[in-house]
Amino acid sequence: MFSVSPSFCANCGVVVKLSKLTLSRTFFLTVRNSIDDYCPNLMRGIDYLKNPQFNKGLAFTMQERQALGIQGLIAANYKTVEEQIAICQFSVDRYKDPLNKYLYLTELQDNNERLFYELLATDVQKFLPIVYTPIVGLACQRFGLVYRRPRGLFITIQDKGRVASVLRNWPVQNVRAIVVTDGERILGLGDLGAYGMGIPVGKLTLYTALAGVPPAYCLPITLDVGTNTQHLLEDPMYIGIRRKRARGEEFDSFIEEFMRACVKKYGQDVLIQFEDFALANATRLLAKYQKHYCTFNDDIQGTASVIVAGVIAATRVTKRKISDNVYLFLGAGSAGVGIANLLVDAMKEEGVKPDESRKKIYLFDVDGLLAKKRKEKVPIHAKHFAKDMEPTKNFEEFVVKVKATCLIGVSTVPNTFTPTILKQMAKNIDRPMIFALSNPTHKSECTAQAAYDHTEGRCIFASGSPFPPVKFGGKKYYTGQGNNSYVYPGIALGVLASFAHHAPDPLFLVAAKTLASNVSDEDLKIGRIYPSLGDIKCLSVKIAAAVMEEVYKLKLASLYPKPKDCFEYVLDYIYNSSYQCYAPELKDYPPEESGIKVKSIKEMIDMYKAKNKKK
Ligand SMILES: NC(=O)C1=CN([C@@H]2O[C@H](COP(=O)(O)OP(=O)(O)OC[C@H]3O[C@@H](n4cnc5c(N)ncnc54)[C@H](O)[C@@H]3O)[C@@H](O)[C@H]2O)C=CC1
Ligand SMILES: CC(=O)C(=O)O
Ligand SMILES: [Mg+2]
Repeated sequence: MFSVSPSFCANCGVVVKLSKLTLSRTFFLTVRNSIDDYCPNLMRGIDYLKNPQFNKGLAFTMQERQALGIQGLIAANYKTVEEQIAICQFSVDRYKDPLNKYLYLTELQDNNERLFYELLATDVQKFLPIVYTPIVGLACQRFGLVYRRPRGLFITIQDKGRVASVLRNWPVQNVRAIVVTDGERILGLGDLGAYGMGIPVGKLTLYTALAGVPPAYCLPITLDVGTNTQHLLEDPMYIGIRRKRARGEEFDSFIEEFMRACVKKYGQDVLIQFEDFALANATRLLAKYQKHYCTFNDDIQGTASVIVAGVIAATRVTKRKISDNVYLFLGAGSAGVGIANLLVDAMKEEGVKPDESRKKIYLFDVDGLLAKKRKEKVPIHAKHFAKDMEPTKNFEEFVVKVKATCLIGVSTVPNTFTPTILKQMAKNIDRPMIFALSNPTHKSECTAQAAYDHTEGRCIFASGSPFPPVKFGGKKYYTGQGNNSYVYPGIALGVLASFAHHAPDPLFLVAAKTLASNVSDEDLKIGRIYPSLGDIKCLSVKIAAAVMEEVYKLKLASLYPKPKDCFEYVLDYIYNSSYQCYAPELKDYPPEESGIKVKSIKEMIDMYKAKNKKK
């Protein structure tokens, strides 16, 4: 029971000495009053309620309330986590306005992090659309209203020359993953400037909710370099700097300083995920930094991985190989060309040479077909897909001309997969693939229902944001979400767990294959080419383990010796959102219970409703 061994403070990394009690580290941190030497940053009393990592609300046991000095600071009643979850579920359901649901969950995350993640885990399908697309899109558009308590770091172009010192202000030392945006292409909503912060916050929430990356490892960053959206510059609620976007050398040297500062502060294996940069910067920055930092671009590589996974899974329905298809893209930006490139890699594994596979892939952008002879320049990142064909802007005619079998929409323009186009797809092939990937929902190239209606129910459909079940021919179909959220949390987990120092393209192909191999026959039967979200954490661990294997194969790991079993290793690594125990049981207190015995969460809510009705 007594010892004087040194230990590290989990809170600030300072070495502290245990002088009397040898208990679990968490407990040690909580009983600072009973030890002689302690970390100066240790918390007391009310701090436990204010710190979302430690707060348990009414789930603090009586002995914890005593030991931590919080007795009386919270109401007397004790609630189990199940009861707390029930109250949260009930509260979320009470809000009709989706933005209020988002706000409720954000506040919960800011108050009681573990309860937030426990709640999300009860129904990922239900909560994902709130903390992520589509509702996060709405939250970004109204971020001036949503913005309350700091979550994530804003580094502005005015901080140039001082980026490292701003980074030092982040209170957590052991950051391992950063999601960064400059807010210029937020989903399909365009340039939202500093309002884009909702995206790195949402993306990192999914690191934890879908893959169990410890939240303390995660740092959301918005690089506020201005905005070119006039109405934001004039918006009195706008939270960013009011200037036009920095471009050219000013922008590039700022990013360079940022990248260097991150590595200096958090080490060479800090993972930096680029998110929602506009096309001109996204591909350029990826090319510039990919080989020098542990970095990836989610819109380019993550999206590619999830769509290639969908295409692989669909081969089981269509009985066509990946290389048997004719791919036609609407949109040739970050996502479009990222997907096209990974399709080429996937076809290589079927024995098709890149020059041959590129012939099966056609891309349109805002200026029409990527054709060598067209008058508008073919963007440099997509040059290798430009065709020796007559230029055209007529997408509809082109669907007929090349007999497309797979349509991929990444254009940000809604309803561009018209009924005529969808009908033509059904004429081209018995099981056409339709990916309407633009986010949020109202930007989708077509709805799930439209895709089924206009292809006689024969299509294989996936969308970037979720659609309700489709009714067709007396049957219900549950279409899947072709969204990078299926893979990037698992990929990140694998990279972090192996302490990889780079995150190159092969990791994304491995993730695609792992995801595809986890699609069950039942999924396919109900119209889904992605697995159920119910199993997403397990899936992320599988993806992470496969990514780890690839990391070792490519000699990119820093963790040695290599774990014997990567799956087991990752399982051990992930965050457990259950409440921690901060104090042992006290004999002289009655056992914790809320006082009213309920058998289930539903029973508790029914009781609450019945009581309120009577009033
Ligand atoms: N489902 C998912 O996981 C993902 C979805 N996306 C969505 O895809 C969309 C595009 O994203 P990025 O490729 O990063 O954007 P981007 O800005 O890099 O590319 C957009 C492309 O669409 C083209 N385009 C614009 N208007 C068009 C029109 N009327 N007709 C044909 N092409 C047109 C542009 O020329 C450009 O090639 C966004 O809505 C985004 O939310 C992006 C990444 C992941
Ligand atoms: C899903 C995503 O990353 C996007 O729409 O940008
Ligand atoms: Mg994105």
